[in-house]
Amino acid sequence: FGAPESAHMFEGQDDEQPDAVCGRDCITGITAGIVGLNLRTPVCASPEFIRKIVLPPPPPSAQWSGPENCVNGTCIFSNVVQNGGISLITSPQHADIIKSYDIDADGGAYPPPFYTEQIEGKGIGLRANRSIVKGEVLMTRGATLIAQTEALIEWEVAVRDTMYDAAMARLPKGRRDAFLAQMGRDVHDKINKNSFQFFIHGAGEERARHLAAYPDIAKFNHDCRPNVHYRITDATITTIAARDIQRGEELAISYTDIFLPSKQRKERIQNWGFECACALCQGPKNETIASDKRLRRIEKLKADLNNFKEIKVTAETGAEYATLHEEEGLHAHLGSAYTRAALNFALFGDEERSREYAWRAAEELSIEKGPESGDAQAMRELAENPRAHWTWGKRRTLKK
Ligand SMILES: C[S@@+](CC[C@H](N)C(=O)[O-])C[C@H]1O[C@@H](n2cnc3c(N)ncnc32)[C@H](O)[C@@H]1O
Repeated sequence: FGAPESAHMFEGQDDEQPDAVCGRDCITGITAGIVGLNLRTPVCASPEFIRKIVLPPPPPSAQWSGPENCVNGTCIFSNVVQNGGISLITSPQHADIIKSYDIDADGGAYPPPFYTEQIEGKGIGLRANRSIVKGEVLMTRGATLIAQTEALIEWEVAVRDTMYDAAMARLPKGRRDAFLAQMGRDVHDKINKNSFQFFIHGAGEERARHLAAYPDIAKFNHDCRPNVHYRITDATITTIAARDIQRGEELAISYTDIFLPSKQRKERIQNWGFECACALCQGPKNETIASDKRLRRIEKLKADLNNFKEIKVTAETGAEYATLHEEEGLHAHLGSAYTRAALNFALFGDEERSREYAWRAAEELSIEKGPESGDAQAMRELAENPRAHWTWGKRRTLKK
């Protein structure tokens, strides 16, 4: 047994001669070797069975089920292999786009530079177990559940809950358990309290808004001055250290717009259903007042820097704008601050300072949006040759 021809035959070449001893329907030594079996005598099996064990399984992207359970054009789609299991509640058009995504399986720093623990006043959270360097990727995760927001809003509760049940039933047990372990009374409440909003472009903007569940990422608590930045690309979420982090610090992201003044931030957080217990919100009143003052100045300078009808700024205004971001601890937003500073120096024809801030912007944007992002690339181009940039000297000319 074990002639090479027999192995060849099992790879689907039906025109070959049957094996002399037990015909086509057997596994012999060589084929057994391919699939890791140690056989002395042939084992008879159907060609179907043999194909299944000899040929590699179809890729995860081919293993989608659905549309099922459709209600007004929104259906359930699921894949138990992709990313360890994912369910979608969306339209067939949006599902097709999600299916084309290269959803990343679990990744990030290993071993994880953090542990889970109860954090006073916040429930569970993540804490650094070693010092973490700015720019380190902490976790990448693919979504467990993606749901079209408009559908969830429009449906009656009973319909919505039936769809949730169907979506949950199609997840492998481990993925379902991780989803259900999130904070919240029921599936709807868990989605509300833990999901991330993102937009699926390419199937009309009207119903592009979706919510995605990433149970591991939902363990990050909120902080108004977060040390962790996140971005969602093609349904994969990436969390990155926004600054150097010391061992023992809590790792936190922001759930809301961190440029809002403290009162409005607190109101938004209350709409999420909790009182913010972050250091800034719980800190001394004078720090909140100083922070609000910086935020107002940032807003004013932003409007001035964006004003191209009249010149209300000097070459240094962009640098002041960036410094305020640093002082305010807006680490996850330094990319856009340095970008504005670099462009403003270019507008005033200051080559050296434009280069300096463009490099800083490129570095920050590589962290915030990814090294290959268009924004990071644009800043690298500006840094290489400010004089060739379309902004070069434009404000200087206007001033004259
Ligand atoms: C996405 S979960 C984060 C993980 C959560 N702490 C847990 O125990 O599962 C969001 C919930 O965590 C709590 N939380 C997050 N950030 C907080 C903060 N800054 N202050 C107080 N509670 C917070 C709130 O109860 C909020 O609804």
